Amino acid sequence: MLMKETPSCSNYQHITVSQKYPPVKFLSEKDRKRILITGGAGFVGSHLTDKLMMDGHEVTVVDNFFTGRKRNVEHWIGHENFELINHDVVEPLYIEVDQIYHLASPASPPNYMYNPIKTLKTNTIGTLNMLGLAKRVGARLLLASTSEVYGDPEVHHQSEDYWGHLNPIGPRACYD
Ligand SMILES: O=c1ccn([C@@H]2O[C@H](COP(=O)(O)OP(=O)(O)O[C@H]3OC[C@@H](O)[C@H](O)[C@H]3O)[C@@H](O)[C@H]2O)c(=O)[nH]1
Repeated sequence: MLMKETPSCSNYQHITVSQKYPPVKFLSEKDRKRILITGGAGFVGSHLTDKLMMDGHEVTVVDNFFTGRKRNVEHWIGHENFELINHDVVEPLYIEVDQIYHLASPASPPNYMYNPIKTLKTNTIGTLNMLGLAKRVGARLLLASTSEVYGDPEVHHQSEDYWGHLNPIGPRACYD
């Protein structure tokens, strides 16, 4: 149950809004983590948000809505364990968290080629900002990379020790 206050002329009117959320497990304070998901309004991020919320964690989604949509996470808006922040990871972020899933990046070629310099900034400065945050608060960070880091690979599947076959001045270079 959510109480909302809406201004009506000179005084405030109390409206009670019934809000149903997907079922959420209860976790004790010891087990409950504060988790930041950058790009959390995107495809991968919003499904990860659902999983971690339903597991009982506190989830903060940070997204600049370049390709992600608020509707992907709207079913959590107002839940006490959930926060949605409209923020570009290229700017520093000062919050307290235990874990960071860094997924904020334009993921498909038309999107990452739309503004290659901005893509470069997101994937460098944005990642640097998240690493800085992780270091400052002692959080663990997971960076969702891309198969593009292998360029046009000569071997399939690529193992962890394969260095790739990259064109640093090619059209995909801003994302590699
Ligand atoms: O500068 C940016 C660019 C993008 N984003 C957000 O990042 C999210 C990316 O999600 P998309 O649905 O476009 O893409 P995906 O979920 O498929 O990408 C996922 O897999 C591939 C990885 O390279 C991506 O980092 C990961 O998010 C979007 O919500 C988008 O708005 C930012 O928050 N900041």
